[in-house]
Amino acid sequence: MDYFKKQLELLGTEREEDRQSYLKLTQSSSAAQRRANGLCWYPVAIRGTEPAKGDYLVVELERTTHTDIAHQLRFGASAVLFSNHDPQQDRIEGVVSYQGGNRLKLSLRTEELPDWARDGKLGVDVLFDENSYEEMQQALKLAAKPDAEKEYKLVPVLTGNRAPTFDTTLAPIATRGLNSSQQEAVQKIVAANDLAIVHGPPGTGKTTTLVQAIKALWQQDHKQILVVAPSNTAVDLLSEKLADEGLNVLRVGNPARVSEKLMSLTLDHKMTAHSHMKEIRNLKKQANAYRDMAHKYKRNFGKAEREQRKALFDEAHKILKEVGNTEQYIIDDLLARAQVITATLVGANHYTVRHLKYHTVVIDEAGQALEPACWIPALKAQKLVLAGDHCQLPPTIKSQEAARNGFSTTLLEKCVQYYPEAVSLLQEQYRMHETIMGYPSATFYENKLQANVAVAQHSLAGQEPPLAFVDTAGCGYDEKQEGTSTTNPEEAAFLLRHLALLAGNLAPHYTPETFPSVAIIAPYKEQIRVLKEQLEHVPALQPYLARISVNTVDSFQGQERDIVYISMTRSNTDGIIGFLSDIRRMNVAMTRARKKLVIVGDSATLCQHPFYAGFMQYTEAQNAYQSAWEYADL
Ligand SMILES: Nc1ncnc2c1ncn2[C@@H]1O[C@H](COP(=O)(O)OP(=O)(O)OP(=O)(O)O)[C@@H](O)[C@H]1O
Repeated sequence: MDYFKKQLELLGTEREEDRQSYLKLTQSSSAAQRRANGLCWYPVAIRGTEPAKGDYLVVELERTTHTDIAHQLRFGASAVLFSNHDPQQDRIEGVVSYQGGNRLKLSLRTEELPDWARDGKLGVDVLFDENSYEEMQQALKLAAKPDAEKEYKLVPVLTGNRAPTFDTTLAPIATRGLNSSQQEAVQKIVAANDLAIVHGPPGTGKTTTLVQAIKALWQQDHKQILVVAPSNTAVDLLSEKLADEGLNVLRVGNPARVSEKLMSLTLDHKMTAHSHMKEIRNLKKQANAYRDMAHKYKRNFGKAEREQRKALFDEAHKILKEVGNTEQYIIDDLLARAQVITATLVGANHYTVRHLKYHTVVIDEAGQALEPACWIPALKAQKLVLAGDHCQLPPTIKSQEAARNGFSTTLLEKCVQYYPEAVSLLQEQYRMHETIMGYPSATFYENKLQANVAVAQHSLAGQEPPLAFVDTAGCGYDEKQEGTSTTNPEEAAFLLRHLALLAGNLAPHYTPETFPSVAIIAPYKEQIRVLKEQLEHVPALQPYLARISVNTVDSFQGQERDIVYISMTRSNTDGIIGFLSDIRRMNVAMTRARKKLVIVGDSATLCQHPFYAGFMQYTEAQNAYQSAWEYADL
């Protein structure tokens, strides 16, 4: 089908761009630079080795210095072990099979560690993630087959060619603690024959709703459900909440967050606890003993010794094969017992579960998922539930060409457009004061959002108003171009003075520990750097540093804070607002605030765009418009 041909083309373009930017970042850089970019652990120490089935060796490594650097050595990533003596020659590729804290296990296709691993400093580099692209490509190819519709029931539905149907005779489902739009969503999910969509604006309890819906689905037919999301963090959250509801959850893959509750849901952990595990441990010990014996015969010994060596290795192999079979038995047993399997989109094809099919698949955070990645789980399902908010940030696309040609339009967005009748909009939100909610609701959600009574009027101590736009027009706070990014140091300084004033007003009501949480958000990375730097030098804010986080809009998606400041940064005479014109980014930024939202920006620049002009009108109507001039003596 042409539809999938186009998707394959776009995916190819994106893959190439992604690979190029990876190469640019790694090729001529030192281990220390790659380490700083999160692409390398260096140095690492070997903590143990263990043979695994299929001629693999699992090496456990620990990074001993620079342990606080964020990194991308995640479960499933392709990685390479190298020696600093000759990183081009002395290297061996593998896959990260476990990562937690400062330890990781690397599964290498070798029987024994090469000699170079014993001298010189060792490091591990993340390799470009070809595997995820391969899986996505594979899924698209399957869906593109001429008779795909016979095997994959959802293909015509998800490509807009066959409207979804619903069981209209379904009796009302009893749920506890849900509001009416959440209840309707659960009803629609259970009644759907092929597709249901949950549109969850900020703070509307999308996760709460999904968990209840998954419970209801299980109760309906006792069929195993696959629950997936694009990020490990989202999968972790759902896994925990589903387990809290008493469901038997199996988390495939490696959680991003280390928590005991979460670990107990993983396949690894459940395997360790399985009754057949003792047998495996004994067998592995035996295999190791045979290998150790074999190693005593060096390769350059005579014929008889070589034969002896081979016989011992063969014996070890035989045992490991048995280990493999027993492990498979345990895995099958655990899989069969799970009511819900959770994984990332690509993780749905993890070797332990890739053969499974499900009646229902649920994709959460579908607004953040690349379409080809959604096809991986979608091809395993008779019925799909998509949940997310296409009015918040779409997935990040590396290739501008692919983005221009539609790669950033998600499957969620398309399905909402094809089938509005399949969509349940969650309407009641539990986060924002109603004045903060008002403009996003009018612009993105047809004014349908309501604030739950508990939050509608909640505010900071001292009668602080919930909303302010502070206009810097005419102040001469001009933006500066920093490479591909933008800064506005004077706007940053003003924002921090404004926050310091607020902190002073709040101080009598709170201790530094109970002080409201604060986010300072800017759309540009360089402006974040400037804000962080300046923040260190504002004495009035020092007691509250632990309560203040400064970051880009994208990194705050899904989070909330009591107070949010947004530094709009752009201020120029041409009215150029760059990627601020992607108003979904602003939707995310504005809707992080619970009790107070302060936006600092230059109206003369911003108002060239109707979204910001409208926002200015809204703030005026709410009596929330201020000029920075009013703070001249700050
Ligand atoms: N029916 C409800 N009654 C009371 N509180 C609720 C209800 N539904 C959700 N909440 C509360 O609203 C908050 C947000 O819920 P949840 O985490 O499920 O939302 P979400 O939509 O997934 O969040 P996000 O906006 O980050 O995607 C939580 O504190 C939750 O307890």
